[in-house]
Amino acid sequence: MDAAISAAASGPAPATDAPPYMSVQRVQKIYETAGGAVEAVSLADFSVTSGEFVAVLGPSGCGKSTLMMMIGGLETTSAGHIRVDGTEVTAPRGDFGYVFQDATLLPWKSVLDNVLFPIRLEHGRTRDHLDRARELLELVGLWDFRDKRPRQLSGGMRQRVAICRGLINDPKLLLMDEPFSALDAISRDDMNAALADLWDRYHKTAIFITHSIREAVYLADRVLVMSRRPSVISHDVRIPFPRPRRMEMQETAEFNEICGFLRRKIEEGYQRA
Ligand SMILES: Nc1ncnc2c1ncn2[C@@H]1O[C@H](COP(=O)(O)OP(=O)(O)OP(=O)(O)O)[C@@H](O)[C@H]1O
Repeated sequence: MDAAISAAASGPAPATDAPPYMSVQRVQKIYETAGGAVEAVSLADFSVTSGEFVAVLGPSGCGKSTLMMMIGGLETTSAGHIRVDGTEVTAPRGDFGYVFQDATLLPWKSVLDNVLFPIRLEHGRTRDHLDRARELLELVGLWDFRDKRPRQLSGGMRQRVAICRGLINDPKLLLMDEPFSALDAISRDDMNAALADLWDRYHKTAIFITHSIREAVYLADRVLVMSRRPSVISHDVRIPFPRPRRMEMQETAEFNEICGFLRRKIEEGYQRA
């Protein structure tokens, strides 16, 4: 069975003449700490085409967040190059959207003002983006909550606001680091469905870190598996399901076979260390 999935789904996206939208070329990260050097990422080497949704799975501590921070320009690389849209990434960029595990909303601002906050920082005034904020909040079912403060919302609602904030500047690249890990299973399913809907509408290039194999397979076009440290990208698996994605597909044999395949590859990554 593994061989069949490997043949059908493994391997990078088919080559095209177009240059990749994002390339991560032989990237390494070593943190210098008081206790010595920590090699957080040994070798990451992959590319992403425009509009692709790429999920990253791997054991805890294998360097997923470090890889994400380097792609987002929030952390330097020790070796290698990261280019997005033809430019080397050296600092956080206005054409990126960021969504992290904790929604980190500003508690004194309303839902609407939190969504508009990146625009206020960049442009000062937010008038021109009100329609987009409304469209995003309506899509995730929160327009009626626009005047509430974050403390008046559930964790799932706060993450929806954070995703709207990540999309408000119409970013070319959306970076999401375990955005739903603090949610209960039902809220998480809801969030996955909401994100899949947003995807069908906006079709952004995305990097999505998660510990949930099912979430990765449900949402992504490709899943990268990182091995335990010293970590490399050990597998690059294409997810063959058409869009729009529907929750029911999680009950199909094919979905569960791919999840099982990925689980075994992650386990192999654990053992290799
Ligand atoms: N700023 C830092 N300074 C020193 N070491 C760090 C720093 N950030 C991360 N590390 C170390 O780098 C390694 C990779 O950490 P990272 O958070 O990237 O892994 P992860 O795969 O995202 O983990 P998790 O799945 O648990 O969130 C770990 O050993 C971690 O302790």
